[in-house]
Amino acid sequence: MSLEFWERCLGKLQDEVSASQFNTWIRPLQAEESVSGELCLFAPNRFVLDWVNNKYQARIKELLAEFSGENPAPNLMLAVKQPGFAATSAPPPPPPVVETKAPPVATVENDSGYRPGQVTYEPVEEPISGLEFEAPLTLSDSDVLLNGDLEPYEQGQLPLTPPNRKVEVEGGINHGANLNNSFTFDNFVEGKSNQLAHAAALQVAENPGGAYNPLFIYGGVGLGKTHLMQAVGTELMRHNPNAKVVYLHSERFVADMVKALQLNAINDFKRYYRSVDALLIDDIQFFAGKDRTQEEFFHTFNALLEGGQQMILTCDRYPKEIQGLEDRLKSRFGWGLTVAVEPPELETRVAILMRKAEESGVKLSYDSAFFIAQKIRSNVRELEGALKRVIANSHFTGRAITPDFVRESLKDLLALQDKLVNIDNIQRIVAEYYKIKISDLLSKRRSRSVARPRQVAMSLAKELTNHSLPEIGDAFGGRDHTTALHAIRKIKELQDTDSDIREDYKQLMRILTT
Ligand SMILES: Nc1ncnc2c1ncn2[C@@H]1O[C@H](COP(=O)(O)OP(=O)(O)OP(=O)(O)O)[C@@H](O)[C@H]1O
Repeated sequence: MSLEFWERCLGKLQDEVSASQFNTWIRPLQAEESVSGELCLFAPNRFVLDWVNNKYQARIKELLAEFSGENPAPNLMLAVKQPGFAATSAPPPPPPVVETKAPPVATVENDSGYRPGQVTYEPVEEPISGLEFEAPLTLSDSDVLLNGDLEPYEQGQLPLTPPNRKVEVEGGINHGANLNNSFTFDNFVEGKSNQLAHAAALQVAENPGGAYNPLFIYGGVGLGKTHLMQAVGTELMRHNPNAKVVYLHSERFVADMVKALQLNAINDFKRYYRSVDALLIDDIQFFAGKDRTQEEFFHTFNALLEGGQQMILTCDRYPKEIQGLEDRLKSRFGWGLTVAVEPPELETRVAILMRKAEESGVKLSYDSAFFIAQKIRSNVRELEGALKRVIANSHFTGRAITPDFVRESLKDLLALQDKLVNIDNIQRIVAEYYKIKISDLLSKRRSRSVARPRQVAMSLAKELTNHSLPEIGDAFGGRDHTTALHAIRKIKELQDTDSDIREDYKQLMRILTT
């Protein structure tokens, strides 16, 4: 019965709040009825849970009371249930249940007292013997991964060449914030695909070391993870130029550790990393398979968490899916808040292009931006690359940027893209993904196990290629264009109502466009 009331609640809330609010906070809630008949709403993470508790819980209760005719309203439970990143991910752990009768969840837990504006860097005085390695100081080959592009170390120094700030630490370690000041919240374009990550990052910038520690941002390449992470760092530094905010790529952490071991300066290394106010580590997937590094990071992580110092980590996948990463780290990464960034949808791509053009002092018409956004769907980095090319061409030729000019400027790129994403490729990838044969996709078989992948493949063909409906129908075993149209409509509808299809479609788009 309570599920029925929830359905009616949903209808009402949809009318009352904006579409983006509804999609971000209300739609992700999964409703279930407990054995005793109470309504349980599961949020995908703590951030959504807190938000719903603070902003919507009272209204939901009012509506439940109204629809059930009971006053006070029937019992309502709100809890977190974290989904996996991919369709293949492991089942989530049992959700920690939060009683909604408690006052709205405060946004600060385990508050260390650290606030931007208050922190000044003090070298750590405490003896660090308690932080010594349990394991002997040896490196496995896998830990040594100095990339060609990392600068060679000065004798007696660890790397990190800070562009905007320096902190001297005894023992010759010379580090700094290493932040790129051009990544700010101001120039980050918010859209459905990154709304949650953006809101979470803002929250962390306002309240570092609070409830969302660590903040774990994951998603495909070039989608703004580094930008958001650095925007938090930049904001923390803006509030307090003395805050010790350290941004680094995970390879750098590994390199620092290796060097510290070689130079017998591991205590300085430990002291340094444990003395930061905020530690921002990019592309944490590079820790995979590096046991010694993971061991050290594990201790650093614990020390920072205990000290209430903020950590932000980015990764190209959901923590549980990082192969070669210790389970204890995987689980710790999920202790704070895990948020995804998705490839931006068309409108956001257009908005990003217009913003980037404006930043470059170039006037870009909506039509031209729309043309580029329609063609380049993979990620923002590619989008920026295409725009730069158009702008450079326009500078060289002195011609105005119009959709025709854009088509001409991006001719090679688009031809290459058409070659990579064509109906054959789509059929191959979809067949592999669903573990069926390509011939099944083209066959007359109508069983669900074949018909659904076929509909998904047709939708992808429509979205990713320039083929017409009759061409798409024809390519799938000589079907009619109305069949293709039906398939596309069906998948669009299912994406709103069926989370499996939504995930499958997203994954396939990712595979095909990156
Ligand atoms: N929403 C956005 N608004 C404005 N710029 C964006 C947005 N998303 C990404 N960008 C820009 O796209 C480029 C790539 O973003 P970024 O480096 O943050 O990606 P990433 O997700 O960290 O990728 P990778 O995993 O490859 O490191 C940057 O120049 C960034 O400023």
